Amino acid sequence: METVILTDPPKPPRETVEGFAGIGAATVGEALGRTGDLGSDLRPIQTGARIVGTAVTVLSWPGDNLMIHAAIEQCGPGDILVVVTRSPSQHGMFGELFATGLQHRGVAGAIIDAGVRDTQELRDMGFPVWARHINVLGTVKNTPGAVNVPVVINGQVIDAGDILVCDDDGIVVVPRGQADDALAKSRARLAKEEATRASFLKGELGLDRYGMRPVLADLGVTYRRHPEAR
Ligand SMILES: O=C([O-])CC(=O)C(=O)O
Ligand SMILES: [Mg+2]
Repeated sequence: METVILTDPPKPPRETVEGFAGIGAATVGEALGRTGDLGSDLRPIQTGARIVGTAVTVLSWPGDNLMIHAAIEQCGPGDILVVVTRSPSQHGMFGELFATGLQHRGVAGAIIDAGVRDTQELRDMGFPVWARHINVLGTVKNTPGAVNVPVVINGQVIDAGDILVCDDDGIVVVPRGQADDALAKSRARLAKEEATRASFLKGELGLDRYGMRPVLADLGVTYRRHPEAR
């Protein structure tokens, strides 16, 4: 691993990033063909937070948050900090002091593939965090790592400047090179969901709307009146 801090990574235009605001992570994930999600085991420590931003990535030694300190300086308005450790870590790598520094720089939130602590304070200060673990155990600050290099969470690559769509359901990564296409597809998916909602509100059934009755029949699923039906 190269121990490097990459500065000024490319980012999609701000309007493109902000275009994802108000579109749910699940909708974006569907629009991307059910790709890009970081899986179910990074959980929000709060409820009701919805943020969109560009990734500043950190690759840290487990139990050592030196590189998070280095990464703060690389963060600015609209960014989201993403911390990954070189091997699994349950340490409380991140807490309210880091969040205070990030919030001061206009950072939207943080994704920590390790442990976080000070969760009550993080919620009170309105700094949204998604994390794999919550843990009081502290860290040291003396092992090098990297900032703004590609990192991987649950098989999904996140590069610096990629767009992150985060809400109560989880996180979806939009690779920065696909941002415009992904936004168009996400808007189309949103419109489709709106049309489906309107149809369901009229009493229509998914079975008919999605043409699934013939599929059930093809699969040999039959109907029979319940033997105790009245
Ligand atoms: O300082 C640390 O090591 C992590 C933490 O608790 C904080 O950011 O408040
Ligand atoms: Mg703390």
